[in-house]
Amino acid sequence: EKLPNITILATGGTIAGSGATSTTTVGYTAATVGVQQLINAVPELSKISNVTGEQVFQIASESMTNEHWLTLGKRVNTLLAQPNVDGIVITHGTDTLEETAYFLNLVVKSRKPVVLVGAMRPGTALSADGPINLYNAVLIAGSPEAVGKGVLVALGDQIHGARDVTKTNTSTPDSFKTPELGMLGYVQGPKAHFYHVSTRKHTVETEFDISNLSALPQVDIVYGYANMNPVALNAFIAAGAKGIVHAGTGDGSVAAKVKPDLAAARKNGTVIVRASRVGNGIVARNGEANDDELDFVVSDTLSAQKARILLMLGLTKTSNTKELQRMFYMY
Ligand SMILES: NC(=O)CC[C@H](N)C(=O)O
Repeated sequence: EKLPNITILATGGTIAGSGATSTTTVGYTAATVGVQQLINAVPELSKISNVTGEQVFQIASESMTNEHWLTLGKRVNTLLAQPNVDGIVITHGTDTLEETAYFLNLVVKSRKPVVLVGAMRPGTALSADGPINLYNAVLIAGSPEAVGKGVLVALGDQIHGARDVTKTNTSTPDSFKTPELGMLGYVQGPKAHFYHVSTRKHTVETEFDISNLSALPQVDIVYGYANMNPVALNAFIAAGAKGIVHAGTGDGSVAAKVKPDLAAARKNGTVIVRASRVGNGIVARNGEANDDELDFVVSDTLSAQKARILLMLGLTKTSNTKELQRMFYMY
């Protein structure tokens, strides 16, 4: 039987991290180990695939930028266009893994599997989770069942969809979850078992094309809280933000002290997306604000950090708020 050809693109993170002792699970250094060493640590990979490693970046994922995303997205598209590449695994720090996954979910132009994988413990720790997570990710990337399901995330023997997965715990190994909307499946056997698919459009079904982009429009996030003031919002706008995601309290509510400045920002051309800091549930149009009158867009169920990504990509196509709202209900 012919084994699938999987390319592992390494970007850093804890999965490539090392600590001083086997009990060092905090205070270790992320992004120290190279891709070939990650592959060598899991000789079982050669039984399920022909793996090739490529070091794309070597960073902690909190330092991921729009430019990193464009570089990574273009590399993924180039590789997947080659007939001798069957799937891609991306090793990544966990702090922004869900953001990179959602970005790729919107810009990858292939039905071939793309699987992001990280670890909550560095490779030097007792019960390091990186090697089994990497094995699972390669297994998923080589599975016919994973084709056409959008960008996937593999941690803790689970398969998650890029749109809805999130890091839910600062440090425990079971941190990655898809609360409420549900993960897609498990790895067991060893085999990828799928039970759910996302109904939202992704990859080849999207209208986004990064092949000629060298930058993305500036979009920033302002966080809602009691006693909130508009200082951060106005600073982002003064710094040139083309879009603002308001991570509102509760159901996406906006403080009375902030609403006039948000409305003024929209009048001056900045696109405003109302999201919620809660992380679950729908932000309803014309619910906590009269979005029709204020010409705001709502995030639907997207977290603020993922709404930022969709708004950036949306703004590469249009600044029409009706069109942007359509995208938030589509992707
Ligand atoms: N568990 C992790 O991967 C976190 C390490 C680091 N902060 C990162 O996101 O790259």
